[in-house]
Amino acid sequence: MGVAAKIAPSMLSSDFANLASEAKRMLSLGADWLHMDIMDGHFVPNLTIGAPVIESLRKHTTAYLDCHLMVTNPLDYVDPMGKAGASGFTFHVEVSKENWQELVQKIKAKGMRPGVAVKPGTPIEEVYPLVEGENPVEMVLVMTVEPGFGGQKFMPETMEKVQVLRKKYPSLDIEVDGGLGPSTIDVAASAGANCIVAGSSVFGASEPGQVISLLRKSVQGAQQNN
Ligand SMILES: O=C(CO)[C@@H](O)[C@H](O)COP(=O)(O)O
Ligand SMILES: [Fe+2]
Repeated sequence: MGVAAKIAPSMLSSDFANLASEAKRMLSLGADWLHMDIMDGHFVPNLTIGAPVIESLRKHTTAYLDCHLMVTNPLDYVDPMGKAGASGFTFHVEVSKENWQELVQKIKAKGMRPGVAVKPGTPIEEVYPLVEGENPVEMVLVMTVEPGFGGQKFMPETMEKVQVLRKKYPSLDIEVDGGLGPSTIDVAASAGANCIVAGSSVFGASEPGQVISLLRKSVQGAQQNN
């Protein structure tokens, strides 16, 4: 028995003009979480959604909103995201070296679950203090593509980080994000990932529910083999 599998469709690949119905469709097809990509056009060269959209979506669902903040100043987003009804708040380690303790404390005070994300080129050792501290983060998101856009190719070289993390922290939530789908899930699952973000592979499928259940089975199967 391992940590619970969480399948999180990335709403970045959904039809934003119909976000509430897209979210409900994913949940009815078996999604555990909804992954929400917040980008500021500065930390990454793309601009997506922010707290006002989270607040609007929250009126339509009680689901866990797994918010991934690709922003240069995550601290500025804690209050608005908390008020908007975000569930998880995952910030990037690359922009929080100086203030992660304050960030984690404020995220928790707002009733959200803190997570830390690492870009493909960032050494995984950088998250250890955040996982081991007195006031730890509750999830590590290992980026499996360069952050910024959906629909990119999975980078298998990032799996070493997942393996190292899983060995070190058997009960930690480890999320992978980018390029995950039927052809890449098995390597991520056997490396030890249990939270799976999938955008284009789910929204682009003719049967998205089948992809969601395949992702879950792969995570559960890998855990049984370990
Ligand atoms: O954070 C990001 C991209 O920066 C992701 O959440 C993507 O939106 C995942 O999309 P796919 O790679 O699964 O299409
Ligand atoms: Fe993401």
